[in-house]
Amino acid sequence: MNDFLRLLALCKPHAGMLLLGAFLATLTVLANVGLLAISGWFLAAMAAAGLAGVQMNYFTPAGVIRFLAIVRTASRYGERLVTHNVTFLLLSEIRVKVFATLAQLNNVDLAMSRSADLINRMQNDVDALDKFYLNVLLPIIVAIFSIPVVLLFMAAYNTHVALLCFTALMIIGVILPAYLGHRLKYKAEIETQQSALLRAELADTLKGARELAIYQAAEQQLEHCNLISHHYNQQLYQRHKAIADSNGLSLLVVQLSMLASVFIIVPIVNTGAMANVELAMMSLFVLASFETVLALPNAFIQLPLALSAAKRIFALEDKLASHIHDTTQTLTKQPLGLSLRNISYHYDEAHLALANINITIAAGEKVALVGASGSGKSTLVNLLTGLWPVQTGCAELIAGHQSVPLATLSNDNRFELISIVAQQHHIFDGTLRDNLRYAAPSASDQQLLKACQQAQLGAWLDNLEAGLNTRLGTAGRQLSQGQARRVALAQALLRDSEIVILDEPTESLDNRTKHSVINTLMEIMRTKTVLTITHDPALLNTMHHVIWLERGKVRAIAKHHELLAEHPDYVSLITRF
Ligand SMILES: Nc1ncnc2c1ncn2[C@@H]1O[C@H](COP(=O)(O)OP(=O)(O)OP(=O)(O)O)[C@@H](O)[C@H]1O
Repeated sequence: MNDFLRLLALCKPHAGMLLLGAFLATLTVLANVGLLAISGWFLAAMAAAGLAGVQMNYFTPAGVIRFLAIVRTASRYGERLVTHNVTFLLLSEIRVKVFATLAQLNNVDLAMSRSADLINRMQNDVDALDKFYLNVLLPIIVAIFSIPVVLLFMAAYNTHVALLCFTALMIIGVILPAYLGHRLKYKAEIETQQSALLRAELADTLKGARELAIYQAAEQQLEHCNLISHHYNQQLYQRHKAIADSNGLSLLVVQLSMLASVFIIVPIVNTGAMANVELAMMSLFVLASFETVLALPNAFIQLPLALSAAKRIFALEDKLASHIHDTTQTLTKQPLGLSLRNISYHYDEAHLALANINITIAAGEKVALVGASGSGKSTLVNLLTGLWPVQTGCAELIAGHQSVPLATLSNDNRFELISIVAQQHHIFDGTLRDNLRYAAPSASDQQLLKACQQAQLGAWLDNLEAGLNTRLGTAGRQLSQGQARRVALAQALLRDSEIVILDEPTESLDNRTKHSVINTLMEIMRTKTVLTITHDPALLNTMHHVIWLERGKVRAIAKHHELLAEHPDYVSLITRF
């Protein structure tokens, strides 16, 4: 119900257009009912007049029929125009909102989600909401307004037929939808989840096609996908069966009602209390009156689907709302240090990834982070940069004598002050210039070229015919790992942030390039605060000190040569890499 109300609230800004659409839809239904009833009467009256050889005024009923036909066509056209326009407007607004939510979600949530699932929420779940207004709200509003009008007119002719019709309308418009809604409520949720899972698995399969081929595991993976597809198809089958059942049942009720109305009216006509031409009118009137409710069973089949899609979209918004904190401070560019106090972090309850970490990096210091695989280096960097919110303890920036918790800074402000060159840095499918401009949108070509030179991309760039216009391919596939790493470095240099975090910046570089990169980095970042994950002795030697992590704890903080001298296991750790 909550999701239903939240969906209604989304429609609120367009209430005027939505009501206009509902009015036009109601008018279409009423014009159609009137058209059928009057046509029935007119045909019967003409036939009776012809048989009796009497004259009758056929201009007026023919005029009314034409008028109703025009009203029906015009209102149907207007209704389609208005309802679809407002629906697509709503969907585009919701899609923008979902995208904005995703953009603001912190990286922990994104890291824990499958990208195909997020795309699914952005695309399919949003598309599924078109059903909410068109297939759910509209038929309900039409039924509420048109049923009383139809029944009142019918009761004016015969109350028994009106009562019969009321009962049948309630069966098709209330009892059947309520039953279907109840029966399909949980199934819709499963169907939406299965559809999202299938897409995510297929996307994963395509991404991992090379590995599947190498391990000859493609068949096994396809079987796995087929199984999910089979479960999804079962859900689809059940929904479509419910639709077919409800259509069949509705049709049966309509036909039986028409037949019953004939049984009621014929004796009345026989007594002479009703003209015989009214028999045709009443039976067609009864038949047409069901147009007011025929869309309702489908509405209640679609409602759970729309609600389960809405639930997944609202879940993202709720997640964001639970993270939103007051960004009370703004720091200007200035020499900044970093500090972690009493930081512990766990991904699952069972074990701590970081335990009681206390680290201070003064402004301008160059610090290395070393540790075996799984010791918690990436987790620590993510907390230090505010990419992931802290669970216990405090992560702060130090500006002079002032300590500013990262959580009190906006994302934009934080990333203005801190640049990150991650190990798996994403390269967008665009030109080198496009990629560099993500980091510095207003940088001139000269600035871009200078950053490339500083990141030791100069020689490579000189050989590129298209220069900055060279396309880098999807996820930078046209680059070697070392080149991709240096493009990331050039981006960080363009940012000119006070704090620079580097994750294995010299990995995948040949010795000569490595030394050039280290020398240039140290020169350019003379005044910056630098934290780098590295096990490269050449880089470690240039650091003020080294933080050595072991199983989520700080084992030691000292200079590289001191650690080498005092800890044989540090020596074996460094030589292992
Ligand atoms: N998303 C995650 N979910 C659950 N556990 C995780 C997740 N990411 C990391 N961990 C666990 O947290 C611990 C620290 O991982 P982390 O990635 O920080 O180590 P690391 O030192 O950076 O490792 P590496 O050098 O291999 O990248 C490990 O035990 C790891 O298994």
